Amino acid sequence: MTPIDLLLSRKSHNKLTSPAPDNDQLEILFKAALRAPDHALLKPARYRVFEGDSLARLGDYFVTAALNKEPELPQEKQDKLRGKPLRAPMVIVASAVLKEHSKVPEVEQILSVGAGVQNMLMAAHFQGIGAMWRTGGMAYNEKLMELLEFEAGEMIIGFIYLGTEEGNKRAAKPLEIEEFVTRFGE
Ligand SMILES: Cc1cc2nc3c(=O)[nH]c(=O)nc-3n(C[C@H](O)[C@H](O)[C@H](O)COP(=O)(O)O)c2cc1C
Repeated sequence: MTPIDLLLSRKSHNKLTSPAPDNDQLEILFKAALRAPDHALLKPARYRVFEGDSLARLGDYFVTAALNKEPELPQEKQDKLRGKPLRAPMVIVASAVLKEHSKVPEVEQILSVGAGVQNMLMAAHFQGIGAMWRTGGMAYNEKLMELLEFEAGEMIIGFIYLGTEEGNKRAAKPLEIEEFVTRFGE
């Protein structure tokens, strides 16, 4: 496959199993993420890696964070939430530390980390690693950020689920560009 074929065939994998990316593969994911454009080189990206036993800890954090917001959360919903990080053998919490800067508004810092996450997804795809970018309510829960020991001004950009694709070998959907593109000139 050419690099362009790879680029155009990326897709999300919602069913992921072991093995998780190994250390060499993971290093490539992070190097790719840190290749993202970064106005004024503010280095806003942070990545926290959960695998093995720590996935259950992340699930416990989810429940603690949800209960902090909604103390009467039914047990069934707590159990569902606790199991979410166990949907893959590795979850990376991608976040952005936002700084005040005269030329770089927060949105640009968020976009930079988003571009880094996309680079990470592509680097995963190139290495045959399944991945999915997720958010949901937990991405905006301040108690979770406290449990993850976030710095002031830090926000979650996504939970990146990584592992080995299980089932669902569907191809990426065909792309129609016309309705998204306006060309000026001849
Ligand atoms: C910032 C962001 C957050 C997302 N959060 C979720 C999510 O919580 N749950 C979900 O099913 N898909 C989520 N998605 C969408 C999937 O990652 C995926 O892109 C979508 O299902 C389309 O599939 P594809 O990537 O194979 O085209 C999110 C995407 C982005 C960019």
